[in-house]
Amino acid sequence: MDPSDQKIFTVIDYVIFAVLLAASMGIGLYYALSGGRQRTTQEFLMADRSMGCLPVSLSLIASFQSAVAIIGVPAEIYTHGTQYWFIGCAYILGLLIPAHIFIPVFYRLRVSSAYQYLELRFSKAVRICGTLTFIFQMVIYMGVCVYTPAFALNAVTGFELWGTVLATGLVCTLYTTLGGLKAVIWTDVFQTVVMFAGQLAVIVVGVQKTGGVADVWRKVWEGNRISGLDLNPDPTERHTFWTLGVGGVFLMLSLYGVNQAQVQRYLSSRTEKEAVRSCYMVFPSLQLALALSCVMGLVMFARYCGEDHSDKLASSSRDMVIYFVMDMLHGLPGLPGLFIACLFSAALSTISSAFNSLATVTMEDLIKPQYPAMTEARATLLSKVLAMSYGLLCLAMAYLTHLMGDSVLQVALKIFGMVGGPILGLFCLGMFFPWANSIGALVGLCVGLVVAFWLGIGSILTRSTRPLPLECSANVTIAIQTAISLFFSQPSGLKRFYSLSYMWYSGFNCTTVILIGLIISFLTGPTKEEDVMPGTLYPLLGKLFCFLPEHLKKKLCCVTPLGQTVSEKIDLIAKNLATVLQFIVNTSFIYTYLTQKILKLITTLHIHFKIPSM
Ligand SMILES: O=C(O)CCCC[C@@H]1SC[C@@H]2NC(=O)N[C@@H]21
Ligand code: NA
Repeated sequence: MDPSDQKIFTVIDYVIFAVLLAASMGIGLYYALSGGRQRTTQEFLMADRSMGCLPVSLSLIASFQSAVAIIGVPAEIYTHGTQYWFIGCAYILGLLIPAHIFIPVFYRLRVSSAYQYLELRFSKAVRICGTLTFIFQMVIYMGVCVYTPAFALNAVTGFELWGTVLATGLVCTLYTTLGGLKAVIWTDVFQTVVMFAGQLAVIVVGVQKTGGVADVWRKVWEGNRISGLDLNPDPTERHTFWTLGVGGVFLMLSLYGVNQAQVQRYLSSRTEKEAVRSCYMVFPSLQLALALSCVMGLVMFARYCGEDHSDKLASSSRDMVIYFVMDMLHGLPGLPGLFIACLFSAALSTISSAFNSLATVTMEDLIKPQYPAMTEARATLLSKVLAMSYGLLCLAMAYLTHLMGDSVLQVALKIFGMVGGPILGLFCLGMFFPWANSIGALVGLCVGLVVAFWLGIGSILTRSTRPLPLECSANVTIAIQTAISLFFSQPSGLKRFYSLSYMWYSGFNCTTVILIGLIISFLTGPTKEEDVMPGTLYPLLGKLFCFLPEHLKKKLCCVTPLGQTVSEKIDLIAKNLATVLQFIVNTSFIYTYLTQKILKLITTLHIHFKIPSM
């Protein structure tokens, strides 16, 4: 079946796609004309801090589940097997730590933007650098998100490319500009439902057309697509339990812990408990989203294993997914339209969240501090102009994506690792290390970004991933191929550095920022605990070493734990367990060596520079 010539989209499909755009516009208009009619920045940017945990939790998922995951994850499973599914293990600590560490700190400081924290803890310069880094990350990411669905559809179904990009961009800009955060959250809720429905439809029809569950399972099992638990500790191995389950935690923390798009949703909750609960509620839906996209990849493999499609449209694995969907759904009027709606719901919900968070930080972190006397009306108007201009900028970024590599999932995750990782490091430096000062934070961030881009660009230039063969039944070629690749692919020195798995970028860059930040802080005079703004520290070290006697703890982490009742005590113990587990897993594999180095350096610094004990 060659979808480009056959008529796939019936009138019903176009109607469904149009209904999706119209519904999103309707929600946007509703919030533009109801409530406070978006007249204050508190309402436009913070939804009046009145949101419940259900809409917030669905909106949290929608923010970083875009067409990139809908298309990229099935392509990943199709070419490399289900190893990627282990990223689900990272969701446990990747949501527990934001819920119990980052949300309380941000919520109690009553900030509107995550980067205000950086000024309270460090200085205005650190806040501006953090904001600019975030803007850089989200603008590129938005470009990938707008581009992916439009290009994939155009390549397979001839769906008008730039018309779609324009339609998506404009509709999204309009309802975000008109309805503010309330509209963005409620359209996210609607779009997440459409997203799940579209994926489910493809899976149900796909299994049925491939001969049923038993057949699908047999083919994927024999086709070597069900990956076992790969405990290989080699950090250059692309996907293992460690790179996904542990490296993935840092990726999750950079998104669900300190990314403005998510922090804004936590802060829009009516109480801190609601915010923490919404973070917990993300877990099951995120696992469902991951499962749906992985199963879709398995069904796709079962359908095409053994057949060679390189000749047809599917020049790349990205187009393969759309080709598979249209192959399954054509002839079922309405379902292709539902999947298009699913694709664009995933894209719209991410782009609108990005617009709104970009407008918020530009307003709160870059403009308001320069013009404190600005009236509320002008500030709100300016926020809307900003949302519009970011919309247009993102269309330009979409074109840039045209030039990026094939696997959009890898491109998106690399952006998060290269830019989100250092930002995560900056916040960890501020929250967990009382000694860190502004100079250390600034130098740490800059060095972290330079190393991140050196690593990221170096890896793109020397990259070669080996997809698994498409045979339906396991045979000897896989064993031979693996043996050969093991023998040849032991790179050394700089090449080994470039071949670090991209799933370790977040963790590696976060650690670089923390290490450099601490070293510079010690060299330029560490901050005293009493000089730090109360509420900006989280006594992580105090909790981690909670088994130490009191006087040692005071000396080491010099932060007195908060007064607490029995229930809070129990809550704290649960938290300690989570943080201690995370600490053990992390350090035992990668950072034990580095931690020893830091402690040795600190003691030598004390001896040589007679720094008073902290
Ligand atoms: O889908 C995207 O736009 C980006 C790719 C997924 C980003 C990460 S992967 C782990 C976490 N789970 C998600 O659904 N999104 C984030
Ligand atoms: Na989305």
